[in-house]
Amino acid sequence: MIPRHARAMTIVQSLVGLLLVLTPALLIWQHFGMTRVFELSPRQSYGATVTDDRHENGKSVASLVRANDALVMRCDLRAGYAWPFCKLQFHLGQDGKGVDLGRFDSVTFDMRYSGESGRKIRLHLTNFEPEFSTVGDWNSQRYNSVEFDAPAQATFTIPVNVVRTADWWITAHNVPLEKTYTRLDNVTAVEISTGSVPSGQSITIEVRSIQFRGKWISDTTLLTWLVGAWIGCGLLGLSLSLLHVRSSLSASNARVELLDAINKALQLEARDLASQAHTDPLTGALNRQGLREVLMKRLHVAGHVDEEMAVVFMDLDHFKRINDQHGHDAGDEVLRRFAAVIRGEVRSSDKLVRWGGEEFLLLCPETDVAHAMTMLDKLRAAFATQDWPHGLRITSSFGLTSLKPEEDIGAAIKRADGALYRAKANGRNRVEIA
Ligand SMILES: Nc1nc2c(ncn2[C@@H]2O[C@H](COP(=O)(O)OP(=O)(O)OP(=O)(O)O)[C@@H](O)[C@H]2O)c(=O)[nH]1
Repeated sequence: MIPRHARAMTIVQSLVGLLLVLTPALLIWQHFGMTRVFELSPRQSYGATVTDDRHENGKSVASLVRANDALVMRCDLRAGYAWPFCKLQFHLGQDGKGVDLGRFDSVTFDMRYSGESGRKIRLHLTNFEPEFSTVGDWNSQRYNSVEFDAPAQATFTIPVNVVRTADWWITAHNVPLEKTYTRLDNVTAVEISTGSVPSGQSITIEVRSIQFRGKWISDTTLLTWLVGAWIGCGLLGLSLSLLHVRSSLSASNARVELLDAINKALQLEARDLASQAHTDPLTGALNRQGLREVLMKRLHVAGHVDEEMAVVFMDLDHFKRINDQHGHDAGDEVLRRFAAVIRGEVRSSDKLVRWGGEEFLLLCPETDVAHAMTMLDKLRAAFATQDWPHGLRITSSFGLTSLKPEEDIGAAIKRADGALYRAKANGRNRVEIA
């Protein structure tokens, strides 16, 4: 099964791949295409009319001829009004509802101009804004305009941003400075007007089409989207990588913890095995290997102990009878309790060793013979009061000697063994000192 983070990473990689393809494709498309056009011509339904300066007490006369593929305005421009004019109007909306032309970048004209002197045209875009405009009052609409020389060729283009709000309109409506910008989001009329040319002449303006052109998505918007998408992808990839690092870290921590636990278990097991190798399984006393270990720690290389130590050899009395009369299991239980009683009476620094069968060796460091005798008397008393299996009475014989500093331990054990022999010979349940 594919891990979750690997699947997420694959998705991010696919997204990056998609963006790698989409980014240049969208930029090229935006640059060369993605164009939207709003056209004014005899072919569409926006009503076209002409008007002149006669309602301003002027004398110019405009007339409109509709041909199949053109609207022809004929203007007899006469002196009378201060700024004589004729104009061709396209009505884009009524009751304050117009068309948003602010999304277009340029205007392409297909028109012919003919006049006797001067070649100037004005483009007006009236924008209805409730803050300043009232329905029915033409002059209340923001008057955006530009005048330019009519080119000789029929088709030409001007940028939309050359159109400016007319000063007279700003003054007439006391427009605050911060609102004097060109606004074209609700254009109710597009007008082609005669420019500032001498009066007393006939002018013909033949309009085939006026096209407002723009991009469906502006380059700034597209770039913002693309940069946003790339940053999003990068952040997604980064967070996934961090998550991956975190999860691998916790997985490796878990592995380390598991190994640690196994290690500890193995150490415990090794310690158990080591202590098993040094301990008699029946009584828990040290075995001879255990004794060797203890001595190794205490002896010099030469085999001497540098302190006085009591060495006691002990042997249960008539132990064979117990086995014979009550069975081997009862004998085992007696041995177990025998060792337990001794351990309960001696110091923790004293070492009890099962020498073999029912023979035990007790090493009591820093103990002289007198103190050892006292300790063995206590021990014999404890045996006497102990609750033994089958109501038995258990006694032991002891051979005691003192290991002098620098003395060989083997010799001391031999001496204690001899003393034990004497204790047995002298009637058992007693201590003999060598
Ligand atoms: N149940 C049991 N018996 C053991 C064990 N090791 C040795 N024995 C027995 O202990 C007995 C020792 O007998 P003996 O050496 O004759 O000594 P004893 O009967 O104690 O007589 P004395 O030492 O002279 O008092 C033998 O019968 C062994 O089989 C053991 O681990 N468990």
